[in-house]
Amino acid sequence: MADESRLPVPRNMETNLKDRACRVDRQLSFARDEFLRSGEPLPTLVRGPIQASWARAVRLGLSPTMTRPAYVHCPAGSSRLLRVAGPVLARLAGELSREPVSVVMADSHGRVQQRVCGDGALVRAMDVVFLASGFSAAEDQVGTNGIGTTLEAGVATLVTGHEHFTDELGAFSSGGALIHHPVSRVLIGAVECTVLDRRANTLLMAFASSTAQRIEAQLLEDTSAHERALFCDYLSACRSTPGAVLALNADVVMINRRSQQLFDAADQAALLQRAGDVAGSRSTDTIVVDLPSGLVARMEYRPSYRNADLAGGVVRVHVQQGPERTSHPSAPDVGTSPAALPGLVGMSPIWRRVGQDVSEVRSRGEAVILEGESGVGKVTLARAVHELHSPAGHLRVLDPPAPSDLGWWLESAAAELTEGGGTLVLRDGHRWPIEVVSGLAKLLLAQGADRACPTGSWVVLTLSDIQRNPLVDAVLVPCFSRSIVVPPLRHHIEDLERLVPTLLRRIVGDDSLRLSPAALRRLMLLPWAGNIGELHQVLHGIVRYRRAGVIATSDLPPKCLATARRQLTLMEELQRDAVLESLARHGGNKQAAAEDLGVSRATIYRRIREYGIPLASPIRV
Ligand SMILES: Nc1ncnc2c1ncn2[C@@H]1O[C@H](COP(=O)(O)OP(=O)(O)OP(=O)(O)O)[C@@H](O)[C@H]1O
Repeated sequence: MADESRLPVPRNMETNLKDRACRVDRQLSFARDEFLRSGEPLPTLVRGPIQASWARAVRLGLSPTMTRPAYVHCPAGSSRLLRVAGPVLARLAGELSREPVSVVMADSHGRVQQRVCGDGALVRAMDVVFLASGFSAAEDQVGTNGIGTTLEAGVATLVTGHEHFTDELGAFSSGGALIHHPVSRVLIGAVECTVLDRRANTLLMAFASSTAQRIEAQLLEDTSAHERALFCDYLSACRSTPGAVLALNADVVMINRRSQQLFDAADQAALLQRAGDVAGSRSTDTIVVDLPSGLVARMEYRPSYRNADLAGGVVRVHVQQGPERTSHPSAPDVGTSPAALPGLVGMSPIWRRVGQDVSEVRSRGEAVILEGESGVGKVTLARAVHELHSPAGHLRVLDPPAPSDLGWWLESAAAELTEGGGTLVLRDGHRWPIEVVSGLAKLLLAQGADRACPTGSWVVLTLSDIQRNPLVDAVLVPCFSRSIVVPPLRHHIEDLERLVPTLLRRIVGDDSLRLSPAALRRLMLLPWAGNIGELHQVLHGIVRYRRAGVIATSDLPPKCLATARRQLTLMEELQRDAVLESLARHGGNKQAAAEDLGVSRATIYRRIREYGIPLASPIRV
C-alpha cells in the first residue's frame, strides 16, 4: 500500500492550506495587537490558554518586544536532568539531523538545559531569540511560548505564530510537554519541539510528549540505581552508629527509629531542613544546630555516590547539649553574649564570632568595612562595639547624603574624623554618589585612617555584599585594612528566639506581647531575605492588630506562612503572594484560585509545594 504521507498534495489544495494558515495568523496578529492596545482578548480568535497566558504576561509587566532573558550557564552534566536526558536527546539529534525541527529541554524553572537541532537556519533563528542553552524561556521572562506556557499552565501546550507574546517569537511554532519525576511525579522540566513556521501543527505536541516519556523512562532507571546506592550508605551508617541517622536526596528521605526517639517532631523538621541545605554538597561537612526544643545537635554530613554521581547524603546526628535556654519572652537583650556587646542580641556561635572579630578590630583602632545583606545588623554591631570600647565617646552615623547635601555631608565627615575619640559609622557606601566616594577617599587618606587610626576615631563603613558599587570597590575599599562579613539571619536563625522578645519589647514598650512556640517555629523556617530589619517590620505589622497576649501562628502575615526552602527571587515572591492572596480570597479553594490566576490546578499545587504555602493554616490577607 502506498504511504499516504508521501503522496503529492494537489497544487491547488496546497495553496488553499497555505492561504488558510496565513489568514489565521493574520487574524491572530490583529487579535494580539488589539489585546495589547485595549487589554481585552478577542475570544473568538484566541484560544483560552493563550488568552490566560497573555493576561499573565501583562500582569507581570512584560514588554511585547523581546529583551534578553536571564542567563545561567549550565555546563554538561551539571544537573541530573541534563545528565540523564542527554543520551535520549543525542539519539534524537541523530534521528532529526536532516529535519527542520528542534528539540529544546528546560528545567522546571524554564531554564533551557539543552537544544538539539540539525538545521542551520533554524539554529540561527533560535539564537536570535535566545532560545538556547542557559537562557530562560520561563513565561515571566519571555511571555507566551512552548516551554514557559507549558510549565505555567501545567499541561502540554501548543503555541503557534502570533500566539507568542513577543513579536520576535511570532515566526515560530512549538509544542511543549511536561517532564515529571517518574516516582514522585514532581515536575522537573519541560521539552519543546519547535519549527520555524507559523502554522499550527499538533504533531509537534505529539512529538514533544513522546520525547518527554522517553526522558521519564530513562529517569526511572537512573532513580532506582541512585536510591539503592543511598540506601546502602544509610544502612551502613545505621549499623555503625548507635544514634540518629538521616539520609536524603531530592526525592527521598530516610530517618531511623533512634532519630524519632531522640527528637520531637519540630526538632526532626529542623534537622531535616538543615540536612536539606547541605545535601547537594560533594564534600563532608559538620554543622552545629540549635533545635527548637533547646537541644544542640552536631550534624555530620557525608555525600553518597553512585559511581561518580551524587546520589544524596547521609547525616549522623549527635546531641551535644540538653535544653539550656529559657523561652521566656523577656530574655534580656543586654549582655547575653559572652562578648557582652551592649544592645546586641544573639548567642549563636556565628554571631558571637562576628561580634568578637569586630571588637578585636576596634581594640586595634583599625578602620573596618562591615559587609552584609540589608538589615543584618551592621550598624547595630558597630554601635554595640563602640558602646563597649568607648561608652563615653561620641558616635555619629552618617546615612547616604541627599544630592543637595553633598557639601554638608563631606564637611560633617571631615569634622568627625578630626575630632577623634569617637566612632564614625558611614552607612551604605554602595549607595553614595561619585563626589562623596572620591571626597571621602581623599579625607581618609589625608587623616591616615587607612591603617590604625592615629586620631583615635574609629571609622566603620557599611556595604551591601549584593549591590556592588565598582567605584567604591576601586577607590574606597583599599582605604580600609579589614573587611568583616556580617552573616544573614538565616545563618544564625537560632537567635530568633532571643531577637523576637527583644524587638517586641522595643515596639510595644513592655513585655505584654509574646510569641507562641508554634509561631516561633514557623518564623524559624523562613529565609528572611531582609534579615533582622525585615523581622522588625513583620513584628511591627502584627502589633498593629495585637498589642498584648500571645501571637499565634494565625496572627502571622501570609508571607510568613509560606516556607520556601530557598531564597525566592522578587518575581517568585510576587507569584507566591498572588497565590496566597487568591487562596485567601477563595477560602483556600485551589480550583477557584487557579481560575482566578488563569493557571491550572497543577500549577497552583506546584507553587504551593515550591513556595511552601501551608494548606491547613488559616490564611488571612
Ligand atoms: N543583634 C541585634 N540585636 C538586636 N537588634 C538588632 C540586631 N541586629 C539588628 N537589629 C535591629 O534590626 C534592625 C536593622 O539593623 P541595622 O540597621 O543595624 O542593619 P544594617 O545591616 O545596618 O541595615 P542596612 O543594610 O539597611 O543599613 C534595627 O532595627 C536593629 O535595631
